[in-house]
Amino acid sequence: MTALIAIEDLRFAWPGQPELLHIERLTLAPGERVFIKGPSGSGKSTLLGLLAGIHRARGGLVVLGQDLSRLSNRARDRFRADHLGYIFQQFNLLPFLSVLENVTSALIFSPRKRARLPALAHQEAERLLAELQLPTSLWHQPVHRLSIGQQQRVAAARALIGRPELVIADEPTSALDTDNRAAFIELLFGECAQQGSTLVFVSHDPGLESLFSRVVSLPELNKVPPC
Ligand SMILES: Nc1ncnc2c1ncn2[C@@H]1O[C@H](COP(=O)(O)OP(=O)(O)OP(=O)(O)O)[C@@H](O)[C@H]1O
Repeated sequence: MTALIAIEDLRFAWPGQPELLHIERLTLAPGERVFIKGPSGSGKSTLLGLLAGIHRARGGLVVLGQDLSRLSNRARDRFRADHLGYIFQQFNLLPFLSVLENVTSALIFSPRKRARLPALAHQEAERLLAELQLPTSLWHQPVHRLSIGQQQRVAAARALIGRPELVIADEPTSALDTDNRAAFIELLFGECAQQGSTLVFVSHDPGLESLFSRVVSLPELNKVPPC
């Protein structure tokens, strides 16, 4: 089976800084769920940004058969819109658009995601929001009026709509209470399994690790050894 993500000798450093990431080899198959952990500052969010083509690696990273380092910025934007769903740590929602508009905004730049919808866009958005237990009274509200935990669920619905092959989640449960966390994880796993999506999930929550088929641990680089 073709790998969904193939990493070989991936190295990355921010300008003027020492090397942050060096991953010798990592291969993820379609449908795999991987949990990425590591101390604060070890480069977890940076790695997610590389996988999504937000940051550019010099080589060593192939996603869905595409060497992202060879794509122009525009082509990487297109690739991300068509094949990825991303739950950002800070959500990146559009504050004055409604909840439903935020969820369907993921479809605007991707005819491919629109073609993969099993129903009308607003119906699919409503289904996802209902699964995530977001009250219907909020669906037409501007998103800035929602609590942080509610906004996190809107961000998840936006990432899942259109059945992307790769779903990336950066600490997506940090603002959720126990009940909503369980509903969220259930929906995320259920949707990813149904559509065969690979899930790359960063979290500091050790209670979630056992739910994943793979765990990748990033070392704390440049750590000063104890005297
Ligand atoms: N855009 C950027 N430009 C320069 N340096 C950056 C940039 N983004 C992150 N860094 C640096 O890269 C390092 C790793 O940051 P990153 O956010 O990837 O870590 P992390 O493991 O996700 O941390 P946390 O668990 O605290 O979210 C940090 O030292 C950070 O300052």
